Amino acid sequence: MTSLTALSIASEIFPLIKTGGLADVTGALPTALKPHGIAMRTLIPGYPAVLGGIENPQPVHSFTDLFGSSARLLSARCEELELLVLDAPHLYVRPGNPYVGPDAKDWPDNAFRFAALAQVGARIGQGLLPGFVPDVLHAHDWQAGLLPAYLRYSDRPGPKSVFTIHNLAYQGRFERDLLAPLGLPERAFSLDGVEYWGGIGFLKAGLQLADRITTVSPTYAQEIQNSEAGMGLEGLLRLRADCLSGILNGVDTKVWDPAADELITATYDLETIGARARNKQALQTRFGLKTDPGALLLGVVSRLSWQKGLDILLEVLPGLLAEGTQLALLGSGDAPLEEGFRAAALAHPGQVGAVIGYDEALAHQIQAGADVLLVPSRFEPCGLTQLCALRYGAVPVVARVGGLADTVVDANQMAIATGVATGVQFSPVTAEMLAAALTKTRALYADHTTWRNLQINGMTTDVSWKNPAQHYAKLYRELVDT
Ligand SMILES: Nc1ncnc2c1ncn2[C@@H]1O[C@H](COP(=O)(O)OP(=O)(O)O[C@H]2O[C@H](CO)[C@@H](O)[C@H](O)[C@H]2O)[C@@H](O)[C@H]1O
Repeated sequence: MTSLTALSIASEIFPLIKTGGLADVTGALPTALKPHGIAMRTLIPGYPAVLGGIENPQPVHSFTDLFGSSARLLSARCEELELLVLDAPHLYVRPGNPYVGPDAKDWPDNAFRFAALAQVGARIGQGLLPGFVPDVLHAHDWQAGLLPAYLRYSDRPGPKSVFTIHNLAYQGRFERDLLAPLGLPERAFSLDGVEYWGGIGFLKAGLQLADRITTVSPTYAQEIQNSEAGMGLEGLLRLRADCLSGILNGVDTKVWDPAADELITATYDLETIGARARNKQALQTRFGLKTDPGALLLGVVSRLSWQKGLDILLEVLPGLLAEGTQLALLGSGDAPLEEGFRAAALAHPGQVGAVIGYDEALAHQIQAGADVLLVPSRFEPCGLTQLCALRYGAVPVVARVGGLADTVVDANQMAIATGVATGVQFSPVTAEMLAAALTKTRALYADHTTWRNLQINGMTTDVSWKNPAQHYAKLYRELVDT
């Protein structure tokens, strides 16, 4: 096995900076690739949380003018991760989250903030750092989408690139006038370049110009070639179907391990699964729910956005409550959804609990204590919470879309009979079908043996990075060999 070096380019990485699943993936992939002889470093923006969390930063390059001011590249570590941090205070040192300011509006200079990331990634590929010339560049989501464009419209040779779609809904489209300020030549503004609906499309550029495109499940890779899920990019994705593949995500099984999780009340494994009852009780107490061991307790851990379909959960809530079901929801995002769940919790104390915010520990406690983990997404490239749920014995009830369809085995009669069922799927994503799926779930829950089998099947499913890492390693090797 020959060893390879790779540079991953992303706007988030766990545990330093995370707004969603992207960070989990970029944080886990480098370690998962090591056994395959791939040494991966990650280029990330020097947000305050990153600069404050890295170990042993060493300057390895200086830029006199990176889109408006000087900047440095720092080599650093964070636990097992090898990082290159783009220390550009004029672009990244500000309050708020990576993409929006405290007023919840996009930072007005986002085009430059993320073009800088992509451009520096491309330049590292072209030999900016003599001691580290990666064999492959792996760019993630729209924030790194211009990377293949910077490679393509440059005179210098560079390595092959992979572009991964974690979410097609965020496309990074900016005005045409920015072409020259972004350092792109006029010829880049074409249908087979960065042009997108009359502007510059960062995601589109990645999809158009990368050597290979991946997304995070085989089903999503198919879905996005059709108008329903393609979000305007289906034509391009169909044209590039030969270069497009779906590789399922995994979860970090050290971070998500019910047998050794320090964030939960009682640890457990397959033999001691009964101990989940203590976690359920603790969760009910934490959310102000009636501590009834027999009540079906639904858990949700999610960004609150249209994608996640949780407005539909609000619609079916009255029916669920009439049946005695409980809900513990952790999430943050769109104001109307936050308000809806807050109001539901106020109106139904003891039966509905909502924590609006971001809380890593509570996410673990929900996985360990809820009977069901509900994911009613309208679209879902892969989804990570249902993978954690499988590992923790919380039975996933999911929409049959994208990676949810690929990772949960629906408890239909055949799957139950053959002992492979792990959860419940429903389709289409409507209030009626969600209500029907939860009625079916209640019936399964009432049958102790069947329910325990669902939990055990889930807990023995391999949700680790082992398989996905093999696929990425193979992909990188193919690229290097071509
Ligand atoms: N309030 C909260 N408190 C604590 N933790 C919270 C939280 N809200 C969410 N999380 C955590 O954030 C992560 C969310 O990841 P997901 O993959 O489920 O969705 P997301 O849409 O962000 O990711 C996108 O990218 C990933 C990665 O490829 C794809 O799996 C997915 O389909 C795609 O939409 C999980 O680790 C979850 O536990």
